[in-house]
This record gives sequence, structure tokens and C-alpha cells, in this order.
Amino acid sequence: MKKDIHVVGAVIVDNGKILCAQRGASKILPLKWEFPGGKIEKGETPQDALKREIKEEMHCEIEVGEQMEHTVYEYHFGIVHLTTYICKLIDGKPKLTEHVAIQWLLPDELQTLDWAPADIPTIKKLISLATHK
Ligand SMILES: Nc1nc2c([nH]c(=O)n2[C@H]2C[C@H](O)[C@@H](COP(=O)(O)OP(=O)(O)OP(=O)(O)O)O2)c(=O)[nH]1
Repeated sequence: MKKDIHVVGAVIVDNGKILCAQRGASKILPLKWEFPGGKIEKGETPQDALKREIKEEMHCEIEVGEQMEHTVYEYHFGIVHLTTYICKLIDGKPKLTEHVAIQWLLPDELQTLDWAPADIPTIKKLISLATHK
């Protein structure tokens, strides 16, 4: 049986733009774009996991707001349960450490990137929310 992997992703919004991060070439899902975040550890709430991951990966502090989307996607390596949250920066600016690139994009620009498949429902929701504003 494939393993279940519980992951949180931060949709960090600043000035109407969304932070997008590109995975490294030697990782699983090489060079795919994703929302910064990672696996929830034992005993952590999703919000705590997200704050910890963003501090570790991007060296900044976020406030975690409402849940955006929850997706279950079966990859060859396991079943990813991805929950995304709207977040805002409260201290510092995101720095490149684990990722190979970051971009700040408007909702209608998000589809120009090659996203990890589990992220597509979040991308669609962000575009539709911006369109129906
Ligand atoms: N952080 C993040 N991970 C995502 C997204 N979409 C998606 O399918 N994933 C997958 C990639 C990974 O398999 C898993 C996230 O775990 P991770 O960030 O700790 O994994 P990783 O591959 O970077 O690192 P590791 O397993 O080598 O520790 O979820 C996303 O938007 N953000």
C-alpha cells in the first residue's frame, strides 16, 4: 500500500501577488512549482507545521489564515494530502534556500508555471476567486 503523506502549503499573498517556489532538480517532482511548506510532524497542528516550515525554508515569519483547499493526489511515491492556507508575511522577506527559484505572480499569471499536480485545485480556486471578485 502507498504511504499517506500529510503536507501543508502556504499561499503567501503580498500586494495582491502570490509566492510561488520551484523545487530542486534532484528532488521528487523535480523543478515543479509548489507552495512553500512541507510535511506535518507528529503532534503539530497544520498551522504550526506551516509556520515552522516557512521559517526553516524561507527564513521569515508568517501568519496563517483561512484554509484555501484540501487535495488528495496519488503520486508514484505515495498519496499526498495537501492542505493549503492563505498566509501573510509578518516578519522578514522570503529567501531562497531549498528552492531553486521564487516568483511573485498575480492570480491570472499562475498558470504560466509547471505546478506539482496536487497544487492544481488550489491554483484553479485562486484564479476563480480573483476573477469573480
Ligand atoms: N511543500 C509542498 N509540497 C508539495 C506541494 N505539492 C505537492 O505535491 N507536494 C509534495 C512534494 C513532497 O512529496 C511533499 C512535501 O514534502 P516535503 O516538502 O517535506 O518533501 P521534499 O521532497 O521537499 O523533502 P524530503 O521528502 O526530501 O524531506 O508533498 C506543495 O505545494 N508544497
